[in-house]
Amino acid sequence: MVTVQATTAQAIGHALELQGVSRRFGGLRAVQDVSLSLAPGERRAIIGPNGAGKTTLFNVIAGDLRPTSGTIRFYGDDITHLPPHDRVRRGIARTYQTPLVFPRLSVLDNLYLAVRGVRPRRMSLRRPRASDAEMVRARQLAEQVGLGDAIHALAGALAHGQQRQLELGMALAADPKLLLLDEPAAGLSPGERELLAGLLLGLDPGMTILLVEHDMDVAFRVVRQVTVMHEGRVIAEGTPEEISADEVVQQVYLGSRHD
Ligand SMILES: Nc1ncnc2c1ncn2[C@@H]1O[C@H](COP(=O)(O)OP(=O)(O)OP(=O)(O)O)[C@@H](O)[C@H]1O
Repeated sequence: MVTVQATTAQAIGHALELQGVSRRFGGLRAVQDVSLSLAPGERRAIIGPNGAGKTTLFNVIAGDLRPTSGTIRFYGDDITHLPPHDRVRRGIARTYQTPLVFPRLSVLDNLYLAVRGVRPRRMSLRRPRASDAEMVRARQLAEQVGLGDAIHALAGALAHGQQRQLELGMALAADPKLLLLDEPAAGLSPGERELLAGLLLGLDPGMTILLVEHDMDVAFRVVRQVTVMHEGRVIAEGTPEEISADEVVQQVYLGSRHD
């Protein structure tokens, strides 16, 4: 029995494992032969200059794009060809560069729907009561992402930073094992970035987080590992301190940004 457990633990040692993942758009190699692995609970950022292939790789991991070649494993299972909703069911949640919320619904209703969406039950025509377990969970999520005082506000009327908080809450409704964040700090004010970094640092330490981010301040505060991409390839991996001190990364990243 001990042997079986040990073997299983070894086999599923990585929360996420990419082997030789590539994605072409016609003749353009947007992602080239990328291999990386995340341990359970690891927090990692993918950074790189414009056009490096970060978003393409992110979409391949989320299942919104098919890789041209390569393998993606999630806790040991090959998910390379699974559609996005099957990945969600397995515990992968994602956010988008532009927050995806229902603008005409309240914060609470958005969260409630997210909770219902991930725990489908038989359909009911009655109005949900605030005591329903899903509604209680929705309120908890609102508190968790700092929107406890805004539950009745329309999502479309929220400030951009609050919409990001709401989208984070909606992603958390799935109790994901892997949270994929697509430029979570994009368009946020310094104060909103601070708030976001605090929220991300406060998440369950067992949750694996992979984020694509331009904002080094937020990314380097929240993650322990950084993967740097350039022209579709991984050119460096290391801690934020190692990456900050890497001259090649500085040249490639900063040089490209000033093109
Ligand atoms: N759907 C698509 N069709 C054709 N080319 C694409 C498509 N999506 C991305 N590309 C190209 O693939 C390359 C990588 O783009 P990608 O958006 O993944 O880079 P990125 O690192 O996320 O850049 P940014 O930081 O600017 O968002 C770019 O040359 C881009 O023009």
